[in-house]
Amino acid sequence: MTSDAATVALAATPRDAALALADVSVARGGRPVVRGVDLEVPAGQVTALLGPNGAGKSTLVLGIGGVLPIAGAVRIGGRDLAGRSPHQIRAAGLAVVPEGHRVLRGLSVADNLRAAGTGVSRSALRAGIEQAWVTFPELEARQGQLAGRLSGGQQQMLAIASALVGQPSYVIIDELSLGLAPVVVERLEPVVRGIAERGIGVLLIEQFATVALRLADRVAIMDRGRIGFRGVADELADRPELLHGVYLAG
Ligand SMILES: Nc1ncnc2c1ncn2[C@@H]1O[C@H](COP(=O)(O)OP(=O)(O)OP(=O)(O)O)[C@@H](O)[C@H]1O
Repeated sequence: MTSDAATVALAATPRDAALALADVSVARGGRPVVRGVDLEVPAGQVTALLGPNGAGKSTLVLGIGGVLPIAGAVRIGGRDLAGRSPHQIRAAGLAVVPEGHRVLRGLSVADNLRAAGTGVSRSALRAGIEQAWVTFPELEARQGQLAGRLSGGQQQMLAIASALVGQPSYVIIDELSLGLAPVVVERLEPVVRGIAERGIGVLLIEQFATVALRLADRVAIMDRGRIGFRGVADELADRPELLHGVYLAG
C-alpha cells in the first residue's frame, strides 16, 4: 500500500470507536520509561491521566503521537497506528496538543490554523476555522496578530484550536493548565467539556488533580511508567487516599 493509500484507509476509521492502548511501552535513552500501559479513551468522554513529575506521561503522549517509537498497540476502531508517522496518525483522526502551548510564533493566528490544516480539504478547513472562531472568539478578534505576541493562555487556545482544525475523533492535551493563571484555566475547562460533547474522545494529561477531577469522566494514575489506578472520576474524588504517595500537586 502506498503511504497516501494508507492515509486514506486510516482516515476511514469510524468516529464512534474508542482509542485503545494495549501493552504500550516506550524507552528513552535506552531506559524503559513507559511500561506496559493499557488504557481506553472512549469517544465523547474526558479521560484524565494523572501522575507526578517524571511518571512518563509526556513520553507516553510522544509515543502515541508517533514521535517516539513504541512497543505495543495504539488502536482506533481496532486499527493499529503503532509505527505510523505523526502525519498519518493525525490523518487517522488522532490530534495532539503538545506540552507548553506550542504555536508557530512567526505566523498569524489564522495562518497557524491554516498550517495545522495541511492535508485537510478546503471545505473541511473552512469549517474547522469557523468552529475555532466559535470556540475562541478571542482568537477570531486577533486572527491577523502574530501568534508569538499572544498571551500564554491565548497560545494554549490556539494550540487547542490547531489540533481541532482537522476535526479529529480523538485529541490528547498534554498539560492543559501548566503555567496558566487560574482564570485562564477556568476559561478552558468548559472548552474541554465542549470538545467531548461534540463526540470527540479527550485524553487530558494533568499534573493538577483538582483540574482533572473537575473535568474528567474517567481517570488513570500513572507512576513510574505504569498505570496504578484506573476508574471513574467520582470514585477517585471519594477516595483521595488513592492519590497520596504518588501524587501531591494540586
Ligand atoms: N529526552 C529524554 N531522554 C532521556 N530521558 C528522558 C528524556 N525526556 C524525559 N526523559 C525521562 O523520562 C522520564 C519521564 O519523563 P516524562 O517527561 O515523560 O514525565 P512526565 O510524567 O510527563 O513528567 P513531567 O510532567 O515532568 O513532564 C523521566 O525520568 C525523564 O528523566
